[in-house]
Parts: sequence; C-alpha cells; structure tokens
Amino acid sequence: MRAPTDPSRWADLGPRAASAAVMVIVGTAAVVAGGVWFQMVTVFVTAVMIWELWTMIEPQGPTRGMLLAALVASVLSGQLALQEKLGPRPLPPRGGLRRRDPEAGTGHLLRLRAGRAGGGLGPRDLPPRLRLLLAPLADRRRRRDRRGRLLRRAADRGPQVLATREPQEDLVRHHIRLGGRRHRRARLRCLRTGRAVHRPPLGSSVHGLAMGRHRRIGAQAAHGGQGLLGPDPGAWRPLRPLRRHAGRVPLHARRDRRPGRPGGGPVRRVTILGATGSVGQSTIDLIARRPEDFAVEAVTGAGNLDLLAHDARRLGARLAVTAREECYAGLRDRLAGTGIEVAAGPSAVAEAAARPADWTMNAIVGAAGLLPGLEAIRRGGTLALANKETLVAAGRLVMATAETAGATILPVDSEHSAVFQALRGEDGREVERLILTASGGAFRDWSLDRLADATVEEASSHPNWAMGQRITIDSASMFNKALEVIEAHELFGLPASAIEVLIHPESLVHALVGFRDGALMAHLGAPDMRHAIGYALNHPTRAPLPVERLDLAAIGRLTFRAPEPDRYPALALAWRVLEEGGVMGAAFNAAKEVALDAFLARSIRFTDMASVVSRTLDRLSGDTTLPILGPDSAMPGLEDVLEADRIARRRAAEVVERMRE
Ligand SMILES: NC(=O)C1=CN([C@@H]2O[C@H](COP(=O)(O)OP(=O)(O)OC[C@H]3O[C@@H](n4cnc5c(N)ncnc54)[C@H](OP(=O)(O)O)[C@@H]3O)[C@@H](O)[C@H]2O)C=CC1
Ligand SMILES: CC(=O)[C@@H](O)[C@H](O)COP(=O)(O)O
Ligand SMILES: [Mn+2]
Repeated sequence: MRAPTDPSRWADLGPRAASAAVMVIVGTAAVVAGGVWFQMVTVFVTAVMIWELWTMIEPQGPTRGMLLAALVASVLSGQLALQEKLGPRPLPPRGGLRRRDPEAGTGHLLRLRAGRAGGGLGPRDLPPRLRLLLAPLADRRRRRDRRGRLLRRAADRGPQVLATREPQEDLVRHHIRLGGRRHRRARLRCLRTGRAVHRPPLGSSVHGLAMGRHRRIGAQAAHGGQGLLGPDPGAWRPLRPLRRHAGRVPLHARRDRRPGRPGGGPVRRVTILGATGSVGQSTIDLIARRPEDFAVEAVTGAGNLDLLAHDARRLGARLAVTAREECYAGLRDRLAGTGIEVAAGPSAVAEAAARPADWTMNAIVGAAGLLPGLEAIRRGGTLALANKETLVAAGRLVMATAETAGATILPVDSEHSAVFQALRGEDGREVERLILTASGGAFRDWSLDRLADATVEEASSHPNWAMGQRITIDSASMFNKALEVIEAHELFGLPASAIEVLIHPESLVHALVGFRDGALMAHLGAPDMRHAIGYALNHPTRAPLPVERLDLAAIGRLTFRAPEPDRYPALALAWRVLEEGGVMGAAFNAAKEVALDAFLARSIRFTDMASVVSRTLDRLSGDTTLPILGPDSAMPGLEDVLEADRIARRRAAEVVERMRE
C-alpha cells in the first residue's frame, strides 16, 4: 500500500492520461455512431474510468468511499439520462421530417437522424460547436454509407415516415437496384402505407386527389402531409437498372469523377427534348448556369439545326437528335469532329428519351411529344413535363405508366406548376377547386366582330409571355386554357366541375387552389417560364433562380374577370371532352392541331378554329369506329390513343375542306 504522499503512485500518470485521451476519442466516435454503439462505449469507458481511479486512490478511508459513491451515483444518473435520450424516439409528426432543417444545409444529417426509428443519438443532437468539430467524422461516415443509407432508412423507418419522407418510387427504385428481399420489403411497405395508388374514376370527388394518382407528379403531392420534402440528392441517382451501352461507365461512377465540384452533390444527367424551342431554351439557360451540377445526355430538336448543334456543343451533350429524317446530314455536318452522336427521325427522338437520364425535360410541341415522353416515363426517371398534349391525349395511360415504372412527373406548365406548389404540404382531400388563370391572349380587348379577321401575325403576339408560336395562338383562341383544364384534371385527379378558369390580364397569379374552408392559396411570380422549369429542376428543393422579383407595391393591383363564352368558344370544349372521356382528349388535341395548321396556312380564319374542332367532336361523338368513349370506359391503350388521333385528324381535315368550299 502506498502512502498518499508516495510520488510513485503518480509515476504512470502519462500512460493513464494517454489512455484517457484514447477513451475520449473512442467516446467521441461512439457519439457520432450513435445508437447502441454509443451506449456500449459509454458503459465501457465509465467502467474503465472507475477502475483507473480505484487504483489511484487510497483503498481505505473516507476519500475512497465518498468518491466511489459519487461515481456510482453519477454513472447511474448519467445512464438514466441517456436512457431517456436514447429510448424509443417517437416518430415525428407527418411532414415533420420533410421540413428542411435550416441547420442541415444539404439535409443529409437530418436523414442520418431520421434513419433511426428506434431512437439513437445522432450528430444533430449534439451542441452546434461539438457538431462543427465532429463534422469531418460525420462526413466520412456519410460518404461511406451513401448508397446504403436510403435502404436502411426504408427498412428501419415506420410506415408514416416512409409515406412522408420521399416518394415511394425512389425507395422502390433503390431497392430494385440492389435487388432481393429489401426490394420486396419496400414494396410491401409501400402497399401497407397506402402508397399503391389507383386512379380515381373520372368524375370522382375531390377525394381523388388524395388517392395518390397525383403522387406520380412528384414527391410533394397533395396527400396528407406530403409536402415539403427535405432535399434528397438520392432521388437524382440513376433510378432503375440502367440500359447500359457497351463500355459505358455507370452514371454514379461518372458523376463522382467530375473534378472540382463546389457543391459536392451528385451531377445529374439530363436530357432536353425540344431543346431548340422556347421552353427548351429556358431550360438550357438554367442548366448552363450550373455546369458543375449537370451532365447533358441528349438534346433534341427538329428544324433548327444551327441552334441544336450549337447547344449540343456548348453543353457537351453525348447525343443530338433532329426529329426530321431529312435533316440528318445537316446535323451530322454541323457536329463533325465533336464526338457527339447524331441521329434523326421520330424514333431517334424516342430513343434519346429512353437513354438513361436522371431528369428529362419534355418541351416538344404538340402530339409529337407523346411517344418520347412515354419512353422517358417507362425508363422510370423524373420527367419535367411542359408538353401538355401528352396528358390531354393520353392522361390516364401516361399516369398509369408512370405508376408502373415508378417515374416521377413534375408539371412545368406554369399554371400546373403553380397548383403543384400551392398544394405543397396540403391534404388533397381538403381541396375544393382549382382556378387556372388565363391572360386572355392577344385579342382579349378586341371587339368581337374584329376577331374573324385576326391575322396569324396578330395572333402570334402574346401580351405577357414569350413562347412558341403555336401555344401563343392557342392562348389567343383560349385553346391553350382548354388543354390546360384537361391537363389539370389528369394531373391532379380533380373532377371537371372543380376546375375553373379566370381571366387575369397581368399573368402574375398563375393559379389558385381553393380549400374546403374557403381559403385560396395563390401562386405568384413574374411571367417567366424559368420559374416553373427551375422548380422542376431543383425539386424537391428550391434554388435561387434568375427571375424578376415582383414589386407588388409598384404593380399596385391585380385584376380578374370571368372569361366571355362568345370570345372564347374553345374553352367550353374542355368540359365536353372530359365528360365524353375515353380517347376524346386525343381526338380533341388532334383536331385542334389540324385547325391550327389550317389557320397558320391561312386556309381558315381565326374564329374558324373553334368551329373546326367543335364540328369534329360532333362527328366523333357518334363514331363507332372511334375506340373507347365514355367517362366510365376502360383506360385507353396507346394504340387506341394513336388511332383516335389518326381518325380525328382525318375528320378535322374534312371539316376544314368543307369550310373552304
Ligand atoms: N413556351 C412556353 O412558355 C410554354 C410552353 N408549354 C408547352 O411546352 C411545349 C413546347 O412549347 P414551346 O417551347 O413554346 O414550343 P416551341 O415551338 O418554341 O418549341 C418546340 C420544340 O419542339 C421541337 N419540335 C417541333 N416539332 C417536333 C416534332 N415533330 N418532333 C420533335 N420535336 C419537335 C422544336 O424543334 P425546332 O425548333 O428545331 O423545329 C422545338 O425544339 C408545348 O407543348 C407547349 O404547349 C407550356 C407552358 C409554357
Ligand atoms: C406560360 C404558360 O404556362 C402558358 O401556358 C401561358 O399560360 C399562356 O398564357 P395564357 O394564360 O394566355 O394561356
Ligand atoms: Mn400554361
């Protein structure tokens, strides 16, 4: 026994201090690891500390007794406190996890924490300073389990959290990628959480909105507490087993190789269909501003070869496609020596859409966008959908295909993006009505008797928006809004009677959502498509966008009025089409395209367009050769849609011919 004053009892102070330091490091690592590791190491370190102190103090006497008692008491109370901290943590309320944590920045720490459904001490439970010190450790851990984290989260988390955290398709896709039991478990979990969705029947109540079809239009959907998803870079990874081309490097491997990426997030591979058009160019504008974030797989266009080649070069696209077969040589020559693949023809456009990409913009104009859009959906990625004709012609088929493929559709049409944003965090069952705003188009202030003489040039000038010629003329005739009513019905699953149109000449309020308590949620923004495109590009986060900020004081007032039926006869056709159901949307769009072509060719007058479409619908309503009509009819297949499109074009052309006689 050494005397208290014996200096030899402190002789091994150095090694003891070193072992204490090791303990501190181990303890810190355990804190970062959290959960059961933390508890085990805490107990172990405490035991070693008691032992160390035991050997250092006088075995007899009051000092030792008091110290031991104090230690035991503090260890016990510490354990109790920890138990409280580590015990089963109640799951956050619906939507809680989806709120972006302002401290989390990229949100990954939030997910680390969320992954432990049974509780556990995570980095975010630490004081901020300590968290800062431990950041490198946490970073390493994050990198290590980047791929597996989503899977663990899916398996660990309770159903509510699954339902609220991220779109089911992401989970399922990640499970598909790794295959096996986890995939099946996730699918079962999706089913249990009610996330296996069915299309509400046409004309069903607004409850249809909560039934999940709208969920296909993105992660945020209008299901109870489905909005405000936290940022989730994982969703941008390759989503399905990729159709690899021989010798190609997997996307995730390629994107991590990009040198000097400031953000550190994954590079997203994007494809832009209709790249040379108005929406396509706005998309490229946004993508070109962040070259470190995007890699371009394919760009497609039709006749504008100079612009297509220019953008393919500057974006470093792998593939450039013109929809016109006869333009192949022209595009090939323009891209000679660049290494960019070149292809031509409608099927090449569809093949471009089928190539692996995390995000695809469909900005093709007209029914030509349907097949490439379907290809992109079948591939199972995210489709930013500007091409409204896709949904008008084949809404049910498109949504069902997205459901099956696990694809996400994000609306880009400004009104639908506005609705989508206004629904963020809302319960779709509480939605009463949607109000789409319309500028009124080029002739909103013309006297009615002048309309018949309106020229193509006059109709091609929009009061607020800079857009392609076809949609601009459709705005003037209000066919554009008719298409949008059908588009809204298909996207959000609301009955036709719950969709309204309001003239709003300023084009600053893009849409409003009315709830059952009478509240109206409006979305406002400058008339700039980069708003809606940017929202789809950055979804589920919001990133800064180079768009004008509204100065409401300077604007002063916003005006609204009901659309005049005499001025806009095309508008009412939307409700007729929805009532008739089946393939009538495809027929309506096709007839409208024929009428517009005839007006552009100066074969018919501006006011004739609505007559051509209305008469075509009259003829088709009684046409038994037209496949599948009626609101309760089965879902039309692709062949039915294409057949309806062909028949309607023939009939509309006949109506045009008769009108010219
Ligand atoms: N412009 C806008 O602000 C908005 C547009 N939309 C919708 O977005 C879509 C695009 O509109 P917008 O950008 O104005 O149209 P544009 O006419 O400006 O551009 C259309 C694009 O599609 C290409 N294209 C034309 N014909 C074909 C074809 N047969 N096959 C494949 N590609 C083809 C064009 O190629 P090329 O130019 O080389 O001939 C061009 O790249 C439309 O469905 C429109 O209704 C929705 C909301 C707003
Ligand atoms: C930008 C956009 O989404 C267009 O569809 C726009 O809405 C057209 O303007 P109108 O409101 O005149 O149809
Ligand atoms: Mn629109």
